[in-house]
Order: sequence, then C-alpha cells, then structure tokens
Amino acid sequence: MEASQKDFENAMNQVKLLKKDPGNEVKLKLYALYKQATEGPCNMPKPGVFDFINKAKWDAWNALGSLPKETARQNYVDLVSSLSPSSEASSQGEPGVHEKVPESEGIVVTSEDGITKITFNRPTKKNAITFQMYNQIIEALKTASTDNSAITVFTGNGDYYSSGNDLTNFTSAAGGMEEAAKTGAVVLRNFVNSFIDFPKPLIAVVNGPAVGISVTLLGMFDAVYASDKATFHTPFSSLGQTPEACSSYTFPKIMGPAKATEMLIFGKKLTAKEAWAQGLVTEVFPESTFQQEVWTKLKRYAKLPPNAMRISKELIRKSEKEKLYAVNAEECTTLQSKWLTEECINAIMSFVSRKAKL
Ligand SMILES: CCCCCCCCCCC/C=C/C(=O)SCCNC(=O)CCNC(=O)[C@H](O)C(C)(C)COP(=O)(O)OP(=O)(O)OC[C@H]1O[C@@H](n2cnc3c(N)ncnc32)[C@H](O)[C@@H]1OP(=O)(O)O
Repeated sequence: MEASQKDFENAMNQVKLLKKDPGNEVKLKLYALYKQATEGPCNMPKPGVFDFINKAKWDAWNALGSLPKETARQNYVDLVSSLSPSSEASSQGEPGVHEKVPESEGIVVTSEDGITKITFNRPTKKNAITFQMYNQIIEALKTASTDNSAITVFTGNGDYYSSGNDLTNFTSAAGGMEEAAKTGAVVLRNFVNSFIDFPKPLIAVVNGPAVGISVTLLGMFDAVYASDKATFHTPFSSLGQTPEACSSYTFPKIMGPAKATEMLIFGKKLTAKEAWAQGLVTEVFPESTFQQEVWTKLKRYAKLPPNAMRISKELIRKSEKEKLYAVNAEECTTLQSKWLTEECINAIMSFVSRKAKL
C-alpha cells in the first residue's frame, strides 16, 4: 500500500523529533526524497563547485531521476520509520521527548595531581576537531601555561584519539570558500604557534587511532605514549592537502626523510609499534594496561620540580623556535591555496556525501 499524505506529514514530524542526528548521508537522502515527493524531478540549476552544501543536496536530488512522486513519498516514510524505533516514534507527547540530548563538549579540561588534561571529547565523531575546538585548545593551552600544573596531557575520549580536522569545517563555513580558506589559515597558524610556544612538558596519551593534524602535532610534543591499538595516519595526498603543524620539518628530523615521505606524501598508516620504531612514539603499552601504566608514570613525572622541567624544555626548544614559526607560516600559506583546488574540494565533497573514507 502506498503512503498517504497524512503518513508523509507524520514522517516529517518524526524527523524533527529524532533524538539522534542520523548523519549527513541519511539527511541528504531525506532531503532528496522530500524534494522529489513534493516537487518532482530536480529542475534546479546545478550549484557551483564551491557551494558545497547546495551541491551535495542537488546531487542527491538529481540522482533520483524521474522517480514518481508517490514512490518518493513512500521511500521517505520507510526511511524515517527505519530511523525511529517504535518506542521513539510512539512516545510523542510523553515527558522528555522534547528534551534535546546535550551536545558533547568539544574538549574537556581538568586539572589534578599536577597534571592539566585536555581531552578531545566528540567520541561519536571520532573526536574530529571543529573550528570551535581549535580556538578552545588555543585558550586551554594559554591557561595551562600559567596554571599550577607541572605537565599538560592531551588524550581522546572513546575509541579514537582524534580523526583530525573536522572535514565539515569548510563546508559549513559562512561566506565563500576563499574567505573560509583565509580564516582557516589564520586559525591554523595561531593554533600551531600555541604548541610551539607552550612552556611546560606536553605529553600525548594516544588511546586509539590518530589521523591528520592529530598525528602531525605529535612532532610538537615532548613525549608520546600510545596504546598498541593506536594507529598513525596522515592521508594528505588523498585529501588533496599538504602537511601542517610543522611536520614537513619535524617528521624528517624525527624519522629521516625517507620514512617521513612514506607517511606525509604516500599516506602510509603506521601501527603504534612502527611509530615507536621511527621515533614518533616514546613508548607503546598493551591496551589492557595502557591507562593504568601511563597515568601512574605521568603522576610520578608531575611530581618532579616544575621549574627545572620548564627550563630544560626551553633549552631543548630555544634553538628551533624561529625555524618552527617560519615552517608553520609557510605550511599555512600552502594549505590556504590547496584548500581551493579541485583535488581538495572533491575529496572533502566525497567524504561529506559519504562516498569515500580513508
Ligand atoms: C572557517 C574554516 C575553519 C577551519 C579551521 C582550521 C582548519 C585547519 C585544518 C588543518 C589541516 C588538517 C588536516 C587533517 O587533519 S586531514 C585529516 C582529516 N580527517 C580525515 O580525513 C578522516 C575522515 N574520517 C574517516 O575517514 C572515517 O570517519 C574514520 C576512518 C576516521 C572512521 O571510520 P568509521 O567507519 O570507524 O566511522 P565513521 O566514518 O562512521 O565515523 C563516525 C562519525 O564521525 C564522523 N567523522 C569521523 N571523522 C570525521 C572528520 N574528520 N570530520 C568530520 N566528521 C568525521 C563521521 O562522519 C561519522 O559521522 P555520522 O555518524 O554523522 O555519519
């Protein structure tokens, strides 16, 4: 039996009440089916290549071809009912149904036992770093540089350390793509400078896979402890992008140019053991004892005299600082222009419309 207009309207209301974001792929399908059911085949001019969101919507609608309105209406109703478990659909009017699930905070900062801990906290998005999180981290590092803690630690909540830059940062940016690229380059430069300047020992507790900028930044850390389930992946070429966070300088220095090339240019994903063998990781622990062993060690280190640690770090970093600022500036300028290339735009579009994964 075909869905009636009433079923269609009920389904539209259910979408508004969904407690869980169904994700971009499903949202695009819903949009396309809605348009097809109400207006028929796509008759709009194709949006420009830089108009990411409208182009993704147009592609989804246009892909439905000449699907009849009635079939689109039925498919829309079926898709919505597959998203809403009957308990959720039938709970309209029950207390709590309009309660919004609180968005998790992008980062969480805590301070205890002489350790300031900065946690990437978007586990449902594999801790992808949003525009807002870049700015929150800059602020958190500023505060941590003068607080009472002796050391600062980054880690991730959930199964990932971080999946790197949130690829929707650009598609959701207000204004044109050129403006977004310009803003992105300024934010990135300030972000990386705040790691170059950070005065206390900075440690990464890599609890799971790390991608993109969350890997390249490790070259700015003073120690990196990894679970044996962590992996290290910088797929810049596949994304039509180039390295950042001074990795074009730190990685060849840490592991030699040949190994750095495999990672930064060819996108070779390293296991924790391989990353340790190449000097990017300080020590690898079995997943079963990772948290306990690492935090016991860090609590011990945090009791060491803080001024001595700070001054030693200054001695290590001092001779490199000017070089690092210059490399950071050049990497950001390069990325600003790469973000506007077809290679990069197509890679981001593929991810957003879920045609591609790493
Ligand atoms: C105004 C502009 C401001 C710009 C700000 C400055 C910009 C600085 C940029 C610095 C340059 C940085 C470069 C990089 O970091 S490059 C690396 C980018 N990362 C990726 O390419 C990873 C993409 N993700 C994946 O390939 C897969 O998601 C992954 C292998 C990580 C996991 O796969 P899995 O199948 O296990 O899980 P899902 O794909 O289902 O993911 C679960 C949900 O999480 C969302 N997700 C994951 N990663 C990202 C990401 N990087 N960006 C956005 N969203 C991400 C994914 O979409 C799923 O969400 P839904 O459930 O809603 O579909």
